[in-house]
Amino acid sequence: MSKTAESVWNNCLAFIEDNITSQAYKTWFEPIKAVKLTDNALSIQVPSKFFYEWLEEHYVKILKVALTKELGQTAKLVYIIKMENTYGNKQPFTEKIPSSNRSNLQSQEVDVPLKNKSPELKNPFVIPGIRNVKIESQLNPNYNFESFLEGESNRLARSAGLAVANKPGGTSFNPLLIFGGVGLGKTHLGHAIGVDIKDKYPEKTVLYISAEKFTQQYIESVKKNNRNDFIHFYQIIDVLIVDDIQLLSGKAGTQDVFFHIFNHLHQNGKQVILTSDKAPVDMIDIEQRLLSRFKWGLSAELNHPDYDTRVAIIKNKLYRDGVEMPEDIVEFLANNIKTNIRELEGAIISLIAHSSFNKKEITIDLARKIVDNYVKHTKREVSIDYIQKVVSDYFQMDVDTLQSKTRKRHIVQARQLAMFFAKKFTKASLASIGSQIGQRDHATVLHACKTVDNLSTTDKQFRKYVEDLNKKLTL
Ligand SMILES: Nc1ncnc2c1ncn2[C@@H]1O[C@H](COP(=O)(O)OP(=O)(O)OP(=O)(O)O)[C@@H](O)[C@H]1O
Repeated sequence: MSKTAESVWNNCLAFIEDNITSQAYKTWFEPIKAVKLTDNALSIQVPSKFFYEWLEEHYVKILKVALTKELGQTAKLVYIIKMENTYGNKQPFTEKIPSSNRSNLQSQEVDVPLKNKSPELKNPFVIPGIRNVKIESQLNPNYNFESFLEGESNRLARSAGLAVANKPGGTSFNPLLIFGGVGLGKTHLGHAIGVDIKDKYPEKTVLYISAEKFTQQYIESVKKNNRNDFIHFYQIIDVLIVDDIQLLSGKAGTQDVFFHIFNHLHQNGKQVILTSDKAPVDMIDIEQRLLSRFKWGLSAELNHPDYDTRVAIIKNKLYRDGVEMPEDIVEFLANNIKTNIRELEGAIISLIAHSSFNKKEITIDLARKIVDNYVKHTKREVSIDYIQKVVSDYFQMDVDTLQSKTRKRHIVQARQLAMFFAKKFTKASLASIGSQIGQRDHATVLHACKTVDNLSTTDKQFRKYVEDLNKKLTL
């Protein structure tokens, strides 16, 4: 029987499968398609350029052995890269690349020029029509390490940030993922790392961007049909800092494009720094392949600052603003605003403003009034027990029923709502929410959150439940 591309490739695959781990086989070989066989040259189609680079880097030897077994010493391997095309009607196009000489497999010329590749790199930060290849780092110099006070709550993240700034791309903290609750300094620390790198390595291209802006730029590039330019632009950055990466949740296109950029940068020893308001394990609607990359480096948490750090932050702020404040007021503020540094700073600013506009001394009474305002407006931490109680009362059942194993629809829905609100209003992980609401696992909670999201958009009655409960829990 004569050989076909498929039969040759299937034999190669059988050999490769026996010689590498099943995970690697699944990831790197299952997506490949054999396309044609001519003159002892087997063409295989791979999903992306990154994929091709990875195969060449890691599996070229085994590919060579497998192919030589099938086609003899003169075997050639040609990669056909399916370029994901921009949105719209154009046909996907391909780029053919011969396997490298490193493999001693014989190579052939690249025969398809990249039609869509423009000769000039497009900078998505630049307004169309204005040519500017200089990349502004978008860093805020006031957010530096000096102004980021160290405490127990941020020691790991701050030290990792310093290590990364000393050797960008050269530590195992790549990516460095900084995560923590609202107003705890994620953005500040992200900038500080970038600012420090710029001081130490002025030649490096550093770019800070919020995930929101990144998404807008990506959408814009799709509209303008220059998605590849967008990708190429980000691939030349040495240090990429992306703030609030959890905002990519549910945005499949942006996640895909970020995946390619991330892989390219990581592969080339470039540094990636990400911030998020949750740990990777608690991110919802982010593709598994991205989540697993987020976990490659170090995930460092910013916790609530302890009392001493809060006092130090207040004093530092007062010192920088040239304001004096009695010690008992500093202590009062530190004792009463504990979970959000932005609010702590806001209270200080209000206090100073009130006292200077009204020409009043800063007194403990004034401080109390202002803190009352702040604390009232602060989202109250609710416990999972409290959420279960509110949800059960609302549906007129007891907490044991809500937690029971029954599949009765109204009970399942109540349980799912409790899980959804526990995710929304507490910092507990999915696993811990599951174990507190009827001994369920992490996947069940994830499913519950998605179901509630879906039902609230499709079912009017259900949306009312969500709104009512939301009100009760935020009173
Ligand atoms: N360790 C610290 N030392 C001094 N100031 C700090 C520290 N941590 C945070 N801040 C200040 O607290 C404010 C809030 O910080 P930042 O904006 O970085 O928080 P965030 O975690 O990114 O918040 P969000 O979740 O809203 O994005 C900033 O003004 C920042 O300078």
